[in-house]
Amino acid sequence: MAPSLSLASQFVYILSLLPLVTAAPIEEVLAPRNEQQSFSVSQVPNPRWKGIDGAGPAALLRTFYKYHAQPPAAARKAVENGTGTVTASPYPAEYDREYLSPVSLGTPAQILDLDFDTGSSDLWVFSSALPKSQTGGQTLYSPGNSSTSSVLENHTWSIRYGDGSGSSGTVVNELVTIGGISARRQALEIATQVSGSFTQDAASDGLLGLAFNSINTVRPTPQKTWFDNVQSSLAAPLFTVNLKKAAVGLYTFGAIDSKAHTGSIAYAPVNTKNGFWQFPLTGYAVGTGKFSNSSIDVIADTGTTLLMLPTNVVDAYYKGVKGAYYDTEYGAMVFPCTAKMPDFIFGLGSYRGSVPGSFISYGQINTSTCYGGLQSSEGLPFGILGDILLKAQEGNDGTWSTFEIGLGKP
Ligand SMILES: C[C@@H](SC(=N)N)c1ccc(Cl)cc1
Repeated sequence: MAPSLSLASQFVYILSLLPLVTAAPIEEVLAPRNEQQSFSVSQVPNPRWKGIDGAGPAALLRTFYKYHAQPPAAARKAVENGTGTVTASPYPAEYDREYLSPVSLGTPAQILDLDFDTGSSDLWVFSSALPKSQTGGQTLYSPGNSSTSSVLENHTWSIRYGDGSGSSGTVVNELVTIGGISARRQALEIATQVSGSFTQDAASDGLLGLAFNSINTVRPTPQKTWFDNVQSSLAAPLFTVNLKKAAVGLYTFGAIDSKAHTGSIAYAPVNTKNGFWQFPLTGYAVGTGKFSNSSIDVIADTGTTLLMLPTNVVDAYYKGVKGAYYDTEYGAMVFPCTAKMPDFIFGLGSYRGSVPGSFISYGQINTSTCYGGLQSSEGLPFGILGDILLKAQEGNDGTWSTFEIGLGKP
């Protein structure tokens, strides 16, 4: 969405995805849209819901993308309607550290698996221009093998991410297609240097930024994101993100699938001043504790694994975790892996979402100690709603519904 639009035109919204057929009663609390209120919905997991992982649109698309085959006509038909869908596969499966999606580059198509990142705005790929010592099994994009690639002369880029990783290089204009939706002259940033953590991550062939153009690092002229370039070809200037724990999720561009969710949608106005999908949470609760009303500025960030919130919120959460402490060696909250983890409840307008406590036990640092999926955002101008929250599911007893976050102008 072009950042020049007024703040009021950008929204983040949470769609509560319930099964296509649900016996769950939906109680809606609606507020007049024009007051930019959030619509809220309370939902009850449907006892008959068995989930679609392994089947449904994600698996269908994944199969076709896996063999670089054309999805069936019905999936292609969506494209004619200005919508496109692509899978989001977690890696490594047991940690959901990142989610990778197939992207078609150039002519003939070179398919790379990219980490879609709503927390940055550069589209960069591993390339044949990298020193071999900086590659580690990734698929390399080769501009010389594409008839639609043209050098963007005298332009370079260089990016540093929050975890200290980074990359840099040169730029071409190229045909970039996601879920059948194409940007014909997309600025594609060719890596000629990457940091060690990218070299060691064989699964990711690069990143695709979905934040706002204002933080693109190409110089002397910053370039537009793929989403900004394709917007005029979309049925609606938005995309939705449905990440899942240890299962294949979806990015959908151009539409909110009304068949895939029931109940109303919660909205929040986006502040684009920092170039991110930034908006206020309206409070939080720990487990079954009292909801604390407080405005907490956050960004929706698919490119960050964890959930990062102000220290007072993090302290309130871990106060409920027996044996939790701040480990100075890791610079993070840790706790006994046997601890009972309370759910984390967040407010978006009057909507209340929950992150299962089990999601906040992120991984073991030794045989008995686990690392927190919720950490402090101390020093940042905002909290970060990373994958731990975005993949949240409710009713983890085999029946569940998921959150889908929408970004753009509904
Ligand atoms: C905005 C993200 S980085 C990204 N998603 N590309 C971020 C910034 C700073 C810290 Cl400390 C951690 C994460």
